[in-house]
Amino acid sequence: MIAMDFSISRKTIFALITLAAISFYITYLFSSCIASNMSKGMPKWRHNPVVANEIPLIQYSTSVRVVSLLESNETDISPKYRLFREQGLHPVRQLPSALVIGVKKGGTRALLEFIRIHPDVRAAGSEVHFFDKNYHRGFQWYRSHMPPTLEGQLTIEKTPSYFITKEAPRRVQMMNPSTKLLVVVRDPVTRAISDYTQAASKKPEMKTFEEMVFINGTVGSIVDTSWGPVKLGLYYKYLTRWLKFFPLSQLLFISD
Ligand SMILES: Nc1ncnc2c1ncn2[C@@H]1O[C@H](COP(=O)(O)OS(=O)(=O)O)[C@@H](OP(=O)(O)O)[C@H]1O
Repeated sequence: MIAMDFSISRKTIFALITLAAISFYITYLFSSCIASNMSKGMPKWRHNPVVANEIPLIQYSTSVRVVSLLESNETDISPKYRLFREQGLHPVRQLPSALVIGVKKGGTRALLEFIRIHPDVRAAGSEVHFFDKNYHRGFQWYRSHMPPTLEGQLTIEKTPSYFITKEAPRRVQMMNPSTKLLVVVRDPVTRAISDYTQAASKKPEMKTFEEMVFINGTVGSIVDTSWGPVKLGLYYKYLTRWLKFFPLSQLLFISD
């Protein structure tokens, strides 16, 4: 009895395997037929996917544009200046002809705000940091950050870190050797305190001014001239660099 049951079971298994093989073959034929019909309706590129580095360069190449450094004929199309255009006036963005190059915490913001009250002066709203951090973006980028001006108006920008940036004098000279440079100077001690106070307000765990300003933090010992806020007050050191590229007559010093 047991032997007979076993023989039936083997036959059933054989039949099931055969059935499964046949159904697998039919499914395969059916799906490959659908796939071939779908691919007939698809555009050719689907068969030849483009690998990123094989994209024909000609599609993306750009022509070289010569950027005018001193002025542009590009009209500002902003609706804000519609009234000007209606009057035949065309405000254009120009590279600055004067820069407030420093010094940090010297009162540079106040100076810029006073100067820009004059109707013939227009200033970039915020520090553009072109000659230190953004030089790689190019003069076209720099000019796009300037306010549109009318003929006769002067463009001015202030970024106090230009004064201590090693490459800045050469870069500014390359833009325009007649650039006027404004330097607000302040007593180096009060300037250093102002600089420190600003940094400490952002970092409450910072050491005290006295601990930072003296070598080894010993009050009354030698002043650490390598400490940023003190070092920046050594105006002559940075000024020497600027004077290699600009005559003194192009620099204006403002104090107090
Ligand atoms: N009119 C005027 N005269 C003199 N000093 C003035 C003036 N206006 C602002 N200040 C003081 O200048 C300090 C800020 O300087 P900056 O605008 O150059 O700062 S920054 O470098 O742009 O962060 C900052 O100094 P502290 O207050 O000592 O931090 C300002 O108070």
